Amino acid sequence: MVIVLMGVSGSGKTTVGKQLAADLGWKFVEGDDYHPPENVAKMAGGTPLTDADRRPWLKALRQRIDAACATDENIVVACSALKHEYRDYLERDDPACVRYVYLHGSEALFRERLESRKGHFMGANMLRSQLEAMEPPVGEVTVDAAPPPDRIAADIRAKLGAPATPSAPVPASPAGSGCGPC
Ligand SMILES: Nc1ncnc2c1ncn2[C@@H]1O[C@H](COP(=O)(O)OP(=O)(O)OP(=O)(O)O)[C@@H](O)[C@H]1O
Ligand SMILES: O=C(O)[C@H](O)[C@@H](O)[C@H](O)[C@H](O)CO
Repeated sequence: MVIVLMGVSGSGKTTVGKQLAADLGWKFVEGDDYHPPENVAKMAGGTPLTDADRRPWLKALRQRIDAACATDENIVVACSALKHEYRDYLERDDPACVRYVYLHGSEALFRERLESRKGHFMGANMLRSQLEAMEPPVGEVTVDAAPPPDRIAADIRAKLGAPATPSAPVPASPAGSGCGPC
C-alpha cells in the first residue's frame, strides 16, 4: 500500500510522513528527492514550477509508486500532489493501492513554519503560488495539519484504518484451514 501525504509547502508532509512511517514500520519516500536539479534550482530561485516542469518529477515518482504496488511494499510518500490531474496520474496504474491524505491548515501557520525552517530550498515566498495551484482533493482523508506530528500521524492511522503498531500479530488460522491470514 502507498500512502501519499499531500499538501502545500510547509503543511508538514516530510515531518508527519516520517512520523507516520516510523509508527507503521513502513519506508518513508521523500518526493522532493525525485525532482530534477533544474526544478530545485528554479524553486530555490523563487519561481513556481509549471505543469511541464512537474512532468518528469511526477513520472519518476509514479515509477516509484508502481514499483511499491507491484511488490506489495508499504511506503509513505511525501508529495505536494497539488492538482487533481497529478493525483490521477500518480495512481493510474493501480488506484486501489494508493491512498491520499491531505494535510490541511491555514496560510498563516504554514508561512510561519516556512519562515523559521532552516536549510531548505523552498522559501516562504513560494507559499502563495502553492496555495493558488492547490486543488483540494474530494473524498480523500483530510487531517488538520496544526497539532504535533505524532497526533497527526495517529489521526491518519485512525482515519485510514491502518494498523496501530508495526508488529501487530497476524491472526492465526485454524489448523488445516489452508487459509493463512485470510
Ligand atoms: N505538526 C507540526 N507541528 C510543528 N511544526 C511542524 C509540524 N509539521 C511541520 N512542522 C515544521 O514546519 C516546517 C515545514 O515542515 P515540512 O518540511 O515537513 O513541510 P513540507 O510540507 O514537507 O514542506 P515542503 O513541501 O516545502 O518540503 C519544518 O520546519 C517542520 O519542522
Ligand atoms: O509541485 C511543486 O510545486 C513542488 O513539488 C513543491 O511542492 C515542492 O516539491 C515542495 O513543496 C518543496 O519542498
